[in-house]
Amino acid sequence: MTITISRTAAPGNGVVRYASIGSLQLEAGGYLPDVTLAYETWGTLNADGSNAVLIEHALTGSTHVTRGDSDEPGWWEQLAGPGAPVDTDRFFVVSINILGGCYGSTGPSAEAPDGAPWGSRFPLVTLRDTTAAEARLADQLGVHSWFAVLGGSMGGARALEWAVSFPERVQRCAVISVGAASTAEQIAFAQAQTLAIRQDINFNDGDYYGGPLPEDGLALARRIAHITYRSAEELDGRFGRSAQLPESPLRAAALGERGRYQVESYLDHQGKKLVSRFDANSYIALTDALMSHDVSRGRGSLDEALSRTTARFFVAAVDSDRLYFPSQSRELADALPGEVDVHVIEAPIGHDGFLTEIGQLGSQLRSTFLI
Ligand SMILES: CC(=O)SCCNC(=O)CCNC(=O)[C@H](O)C(C)(C)COP(=O)(O)OP(=O)(O)OC[C@H]1O[C@@H](n2cnc3c(N)ncnc32)[C@H](O)[C@@H]1OP(=O)(O)O
Ligand SMILES: N[C@@H](CCO)C(=O)O
Repeated sequence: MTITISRTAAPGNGVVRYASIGSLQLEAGGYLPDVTLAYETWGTLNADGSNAVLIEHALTGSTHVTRGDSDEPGWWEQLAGPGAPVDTDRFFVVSINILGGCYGSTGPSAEAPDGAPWGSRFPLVTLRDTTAAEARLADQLGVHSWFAVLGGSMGGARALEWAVSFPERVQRCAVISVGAASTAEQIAFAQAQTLAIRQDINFNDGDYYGGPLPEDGLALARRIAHITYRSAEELDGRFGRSAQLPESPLRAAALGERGRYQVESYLDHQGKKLVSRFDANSYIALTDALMSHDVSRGRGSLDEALSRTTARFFVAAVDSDRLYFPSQSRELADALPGEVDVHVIEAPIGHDGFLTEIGQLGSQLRSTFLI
């Protein structure tokens, strides 16, 4: 698929478009012969190309950051839009579905050259590969240097990789709710999730397209992940030991049936919701990509790796995050060149605070970063 993109016009704010970016030789040795990236834009690129902002989505996110001309709300609706901190009246905002994803970019569910889905044949993609692919799309869009690249969680890891891989192309970089590398604990949580999918009876080594889908495995993966996205205090305050009405776990147990606690019902719901919108192989591919996150791999020490960047950094963490600890954001900030503060998002919710606490995050970004 080839598309022609006008240098300055932004047809269809918030509408998905597709770009063919050619073949990719991947860091881990794999090869993708014909890569498509799905993306959305909002606003208009200046004649001198100086107002481009890239927003990188997290693990299961899509290109749809904010609604624009479409009716569908975006996942960072209050953060980006006309008059918002990432002001689409001022900036040309771009969001790209990550390579390996299932929102339009080449991924395991896409057609391989033989016309069948890639499935088990989809190669290992690292976050560095995804950044290299996005740089090709930036070229096509006429963006030679981003005014800012920002993202939370895996989106923050993608932003950081951009700033280090292409220092001359990133003027500002916001790394929210993620550290410089995936830690052993983060890899451990991730492995439990991918194994849940791989052990689904329908997984068939990843070649399940056209047959029953590994939905139970994907839903279990999401449950495991979602627990890490929320703090113990939030889950306890919200659900406690309450039973999901009309069942009572104790009464049901007395009857020889097992009812559900509210928190179980909640996690069941989160699992079902993800299954309705996400491909299991993409979940594995992107989780593997996130496991690969290590901005200093092959670049010496962390300080040496980060010394390549010339961007101005914004680092933020949610104080109750138990997946990406604020101390990991502190370590990143300390290793970055110059004095970099860690902006603390105060919220009891945990990791997902980067998605829910837009008021705090937006005002911090507006006053210290997007200026
Ligand atoms: C940035 C990115 O790229 S990721 C893309 C955006 N992220 C996602 O979509 C991830 C999935 N969503 C989420 O993680 C969250 O919904 C957030 C972070 C966006 C918002 O969090 P919150 O506002 O706290 O919503 P929460 O996670 O509690 O979910 C509420 C849902 O749980 C349901 N729920 C609440 N209690 C229960 C219960 N006892 N039993 C069953 N369901 C329940 C609600 O009905 C609601 O359902 P709905 O989403 O279908 O309307
Ligand atoms: N809820 C987010 C959190 C991951 O950081 C997602 O699903 O992508």
